[in-house]
Amino acid sequence: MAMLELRELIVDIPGRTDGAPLSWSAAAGEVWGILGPNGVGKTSLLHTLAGLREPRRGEVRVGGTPLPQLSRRQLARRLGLVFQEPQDGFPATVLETALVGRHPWLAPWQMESAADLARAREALYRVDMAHLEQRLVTTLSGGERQRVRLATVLTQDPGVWLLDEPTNHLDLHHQVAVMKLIRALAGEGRTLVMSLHDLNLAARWCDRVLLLFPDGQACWGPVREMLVPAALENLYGQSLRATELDGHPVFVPG
Ligand SMILES: Nc1ncnc2c1ncn2[C@@H]1O[C@H](COP(=O)(O)OP(=O)(O)OP(=O)(O)O)[C@@H](O)[C@H]1O
Repeated sequence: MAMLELRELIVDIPGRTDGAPLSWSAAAGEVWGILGPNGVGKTSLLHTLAGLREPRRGEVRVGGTPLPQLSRRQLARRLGLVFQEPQDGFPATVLETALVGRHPWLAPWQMESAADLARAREALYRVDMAHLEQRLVTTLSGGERQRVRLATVLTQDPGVWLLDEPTNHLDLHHQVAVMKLIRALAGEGRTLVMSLHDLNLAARWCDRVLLLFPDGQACWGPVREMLVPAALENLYGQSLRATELDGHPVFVPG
């Protein structure tokens, strides 16, 4: 079954004419990469998928239900967001921030239980942030904040994850750790859709990619078929050289 589905969707990008309507879906267990040049609309598409911005036309369905029919709480149980946020957040600790992920599952009057706390701690451990649980988020580095965002959604435990450049700010080791985590979540049956700029991360870790072109066209399919130099040179307006390593394509600028 499609966990996330677009029907004839046109993303509302101010001042831009309609591109081709997008009808696309992602199933349980799939990792999708959204690729395209700066300003093409990757973040706008993710925000539309998340219900944070109205589409110009068409419909988004999560777990088969159209977005407008889901309450915020129902949506938060199904959909988790790892998006870039402004720097000056709420002055909460790392652990308190991860615990926010349990809120969609608690009644308004209900305190977090020991089980909720254990979940949040487990999530922080999975992103290598357990040692900083008492630190204020406002004091963290960019990469540490990014890992706390991931931990909060791990604590939330939705079926569908939307991630905007999840490896942003992360060093090489933590980039790989996060991609492994994403693969593990897909292995447990979740659906993960992320925007990415790094072709090699997409080639190594995604099952499928959605390519967004500046002329408003889009195409999608398995990594093997889509990530070929001719398509990517056209996408980015940049010549590329490709080779293969351990069965995965690798690209360097030509
Ligand atoms: N609220 C807004 N008002 C006006 N223009 C906007 C608004 N939000 C986004 N845009 C424009 O819409 C276009 C798409 O932006 P978006 O952030 O979705 O692109 P992107 O593909 O994620 O880019 P990048 O790779 O640089 O992160 C850009 O030209 C951007 O300037």
